[in-house]
Amino acid sequence: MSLRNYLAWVRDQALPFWLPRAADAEGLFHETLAMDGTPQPEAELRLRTGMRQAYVLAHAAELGLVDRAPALDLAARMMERLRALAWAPDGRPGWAARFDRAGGITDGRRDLYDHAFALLALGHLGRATGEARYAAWIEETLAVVDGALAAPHGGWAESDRGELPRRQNPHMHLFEASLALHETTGEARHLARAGEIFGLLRARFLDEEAGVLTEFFGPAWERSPQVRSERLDPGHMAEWTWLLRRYERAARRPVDALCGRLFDAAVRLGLTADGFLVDEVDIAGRPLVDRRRLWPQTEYLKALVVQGSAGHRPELLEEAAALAGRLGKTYLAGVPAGAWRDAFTLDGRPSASAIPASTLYHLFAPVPEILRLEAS
Ligand SMILES: O=P(O)(O)OC[C@H]1O[C@@H](O)[C@@H](O)[C@@H](O)[C@@H]1O
Repeated sequence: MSLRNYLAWVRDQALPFWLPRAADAEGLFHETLAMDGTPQPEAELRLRTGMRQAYVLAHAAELGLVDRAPALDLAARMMERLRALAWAPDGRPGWAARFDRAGGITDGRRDLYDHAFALLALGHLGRATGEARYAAWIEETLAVVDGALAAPHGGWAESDRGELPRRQNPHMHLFEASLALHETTGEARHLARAGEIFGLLRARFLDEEAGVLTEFFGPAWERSPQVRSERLDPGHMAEWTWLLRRYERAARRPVDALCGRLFDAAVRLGLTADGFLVDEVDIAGRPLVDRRRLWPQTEYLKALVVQGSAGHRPELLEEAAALAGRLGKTYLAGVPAGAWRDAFTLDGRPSASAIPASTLYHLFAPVPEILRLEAS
């Protein structure tokens, strides 16, 4: 599958498959579909999934990949429902993390990762619709991040309960959201926040000696066996590579060396013989789980595209097309057109029993990069 065909798959199959299945009649999103594509009854809904769905619809509408009016209408209804259900359900500002379909809050934590995805969705909805209320909701969300989630030693807390370990992952998504807010509003303060997180990446998240990205830390960002800092995610190293290239465009900061190291580490530690990234490995590249989900593969795809185009390395763009081909034959095969298998074991057996909605965001994310490559 060429990159153009991957883009066509997202536009002509995945988005049309998902649009009628994204939400119920009230605009409340579905968390998972059965393998035949019918929405499954779920015990809990995660705020992050609803926010990811609203983001994809808004951004796809902006890019002209879906019919603009119905997609934006659906995204706005989904956001409206999320706001009614999950914003300050207990009177305190902030988005609740999990709830059930009847509107009961099952997890009232204000979670950093979730707030990052709220910002991503609100930024794109605000730009796509031009409606001022989204700007107000962004301010309220940022106030929670900087208030209830403030933390010592740099960065933010995992949630308003301050759990351990502290993780780089929600900071990576706050970096993504900050870049999106800068792109959608043009305001310098969002780029400044991204700059702060860039500083954390270099000072805390990167293990300079081992040349890898650490995931789990103690309260003052120390690495330790207690929080199992040895667990590494190659998919996140690829994800940072993509994000750093976006930061480079916005901030005009040099990122070549950093991207090279992160990308090489992802491939060195995580790539299997059949050309996919393992979910979790140790420092020697030994798999810690018998699983490779779909999302690390789409992170790898984006990293190949941005590294191939930034470094003028056609072999990486060829590998990106080859990876898209492998995805087409495995993760995207044997399911209704536009759907996906979310996980495989390391010996290549499909292991997902349902289709998680949360992965649409990952499948969509390479598209803006492919469009940029085509336009260059
Ligand atoms: O498990 P879901 O919600 O589909 O998320 C899938 C993955 O998304 C990535 O961007 C990372 O943040 C991972 O840590 C996360 O596991």
